[in-house]
Amino acid sequence: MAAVQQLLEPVRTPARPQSINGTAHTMAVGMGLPSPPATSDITFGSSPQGGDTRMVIILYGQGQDKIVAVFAEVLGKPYRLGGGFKDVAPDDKDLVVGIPAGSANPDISSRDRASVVVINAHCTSLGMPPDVYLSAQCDYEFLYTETPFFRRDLSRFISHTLGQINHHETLMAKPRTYFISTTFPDVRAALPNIDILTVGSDAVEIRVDLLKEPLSDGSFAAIPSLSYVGEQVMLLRQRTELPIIFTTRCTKENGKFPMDNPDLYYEYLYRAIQWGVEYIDVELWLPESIRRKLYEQRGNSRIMSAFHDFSGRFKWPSKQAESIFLESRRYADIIKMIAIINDHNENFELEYFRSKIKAEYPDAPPLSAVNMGETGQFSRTLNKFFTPITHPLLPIIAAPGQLSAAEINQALALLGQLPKKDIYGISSPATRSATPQATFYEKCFNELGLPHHFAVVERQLKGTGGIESWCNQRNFGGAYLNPAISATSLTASSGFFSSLNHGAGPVLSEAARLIGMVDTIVVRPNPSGFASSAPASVPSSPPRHNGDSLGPYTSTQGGLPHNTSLVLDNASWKGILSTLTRDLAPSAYFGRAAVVLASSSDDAASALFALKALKVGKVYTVGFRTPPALAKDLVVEPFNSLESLQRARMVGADATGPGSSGAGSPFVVISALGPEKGNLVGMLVRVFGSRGSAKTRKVFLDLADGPVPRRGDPGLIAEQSGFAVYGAADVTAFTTVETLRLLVGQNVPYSFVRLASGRALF
Ligand SMILES: O=C1C[C@@](O)(C(=O)O)C[C@@H](O)[C@@H]1O
Repeated sequence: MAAVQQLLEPVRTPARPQSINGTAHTMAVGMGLPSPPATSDITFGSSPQGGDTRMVIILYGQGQDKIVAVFAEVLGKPYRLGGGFKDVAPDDKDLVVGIPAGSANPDISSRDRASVVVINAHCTSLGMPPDVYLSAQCDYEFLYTETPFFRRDLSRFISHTLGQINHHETLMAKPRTYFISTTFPDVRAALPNIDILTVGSDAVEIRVDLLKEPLSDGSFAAIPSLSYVGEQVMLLRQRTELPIIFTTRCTKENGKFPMDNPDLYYEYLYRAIQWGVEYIDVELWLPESIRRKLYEQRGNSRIMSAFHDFSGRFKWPSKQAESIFLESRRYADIIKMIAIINDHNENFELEYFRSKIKAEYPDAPPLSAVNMGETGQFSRTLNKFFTPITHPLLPIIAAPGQLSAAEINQALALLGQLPKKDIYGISSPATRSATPQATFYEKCFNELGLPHHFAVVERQLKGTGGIESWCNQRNFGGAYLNPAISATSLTASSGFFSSLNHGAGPVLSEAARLIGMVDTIVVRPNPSGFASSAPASVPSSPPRHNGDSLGPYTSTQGGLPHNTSLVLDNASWKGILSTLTRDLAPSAYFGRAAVVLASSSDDAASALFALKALKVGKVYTVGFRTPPALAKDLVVEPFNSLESLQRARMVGADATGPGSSGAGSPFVVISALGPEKGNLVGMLVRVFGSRGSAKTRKVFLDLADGPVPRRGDPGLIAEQSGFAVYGAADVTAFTTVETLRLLVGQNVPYSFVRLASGRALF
């Protein structure tokens, strides 16, 4: 009881956990770059969806029944093993049902497709390709290796195929997107460098036609077999979190795939949909029947219609160009048109085509159009949607004239389209760790070819003093705040912030508004040009710079330009969401109970928001009062006695629900309490740990853990009590990914953040 009582006592606010405050993010939007997603895009819109609710049937190979349990755990459902399709009853609706692949053949084709979704799970480590008939008949096919087993890959595969996450929506909201065209004959060669290769990319293209499958006689297959291609896709997906683009480029369009049998394209491209590949490149020359079929059968994958002209006679201002566009859009989610040109002016003709198409067909799918060759390189800097890029570490470029992300950014900077900005990490004396963060951001900017300058600066411990003096600068490009600061105090105590938007104050993203805490300040172009009405002066004495020097600013440098505005945002919740869904599909959280421990609502708010996005059931709280805005649509119950704790523990204890550990008792515990409250956190995870024969691991996220686990750490206790444990470093890295997206509009993979920031993560 003492421990619970302790909960109820007013607690002194400890330093905010590094992780939740977004320890190390920052950057700013290049003013000439299109703005990052508008505030209205930063909503639950691209957050987890309910998705496909059909019963999930897993076909498994001999001795591989374990995979059924893993699928069930990732989805957060109970499972059972059945003998065949005939055994499956309507009562199994909410289960994952495993059927041995060997018994599936007779009935798989006559299954009720409206009520069941069939996934052929095939382990490639056993050396045999999947059964050809089952591969063709199933809805999806999951290829995996037994050791190492990449749980992340399964979670991503299932979240995508069942429609619980939507990569495309997220990418559509970005102002600029790039995809890297990998050209390796064997993706294994790319894997050691995949983190660095994909910095700045939003998707990775696998050029299937360039893969070279070695044969036993030392030669290579004319066309890589489906089983070889499947394994290559699996290997790539195990190592990158980026969406994959599956391309079988034909011989006429600079590829190696033969054109004599269009059905072969269907076979490969449809299989890629079954493998859960996010983007399928479908060439426009293919018969309409094939394009239509692929479009209709695409599930949650997206079709990129592709047209290339190498003749040198293609003209953008022509009826032909328009009719190609119109034909492409019939069966496409993205339209790609690429041509060889002869004259630099044709780049401008392409831009005219782009704007004409946009004006005349506003509802058409987005257009990715560039010109090839050196003459066409300029167009690669102007295309904003799905620009194909290369990287110096690739063996060859995929098309003449391709540029890297760094080259494109450097070109934009030279052309005045990406002016140099000053980006700040605003820390407080309590969270000072300037040098490593500065190094990390410099590394990122360098890798991305961005001209910006980053500096860690220190604000006063109390109040918002000093922040406005960094923001109200001509070259201000954005900032992260660590610790985060309350949105109300930021605006209330600052004449600058409250004067923005003609006195309406700065724009708040939905997340920042509901969470109430700001950890990112984003600069956006403001077309109306009157965003900032603040005087172009520095309101207080020049702030102290921490280690890194930008030089003192004075009012002569001018204030925030009038054609820009500031958006106050929160990136931490996304970091928490990504951490929670790294090894589990969102559905694993739907409707399940959670516990959040924190010593103030400020510390808990990002976690609560993430849990809300994950549609959890009840949230038990410890140590803080949930703000009304956040409590809306959440069922919140504060723990205020041992009895309430005991009740929560017993809810659904007799259920045969997920993991048989009581579906109602808390499934996820998130703590933002510092080490001084470690005993309490440890006690709670012990209380809520999986009991008896529980098959499912619950989730524990410690937002305040240290880099090295100590004796009695809640994380260690949680591990012993059957939890999968995540910590501050995971959240910080995912939050950094989000902050970079918000501030510079560029994607830096999680794995790169982990790698480039060192083990201790800043
Ligand atoms: O379609 C494209 C674009 C591309 O051809 C280019 O020009 O960069 C490169 C190809 O790999 C990709 O599939």
